[in-house]
Amino acid sequence: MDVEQKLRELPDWRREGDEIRRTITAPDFPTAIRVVDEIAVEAEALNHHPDIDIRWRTLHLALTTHDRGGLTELDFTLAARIDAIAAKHGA
Ligand SMILES: C[C@H](O)[C@H](O)[C@H]1CNC2=NC(N)=NC(=O)C2=N1
Repeated sequence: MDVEQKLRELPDWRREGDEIRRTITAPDFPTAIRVVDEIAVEAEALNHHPDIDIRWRTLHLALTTHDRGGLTELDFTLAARIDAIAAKHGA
């Protein structure tokens, strides 16, 4: 997998070591929690779970595949789904 190419397709994500990270700022706290709730549905569907740090209406997300010791397609699949959820909520 070409990580650099994947990152070009997901400009809101940046690589930090073995992870990709993005920050989402929602319009308000309840919306931020709804975004987390919808991410949880996708995470369960993929059996792939982000680290999520909730700070009022700002979410810090990190993805990696611990099982494989680094980034895999699953990280980028979930990242794209997270982007769609964020966009839907104006975040
Ligand atoms: C046993 C279970 O399949 C694993 O723990 C899964 C669950 N969700 C996961 N999520 C993420 N982000 N990385 C993993 O390696 C991972 N592993």
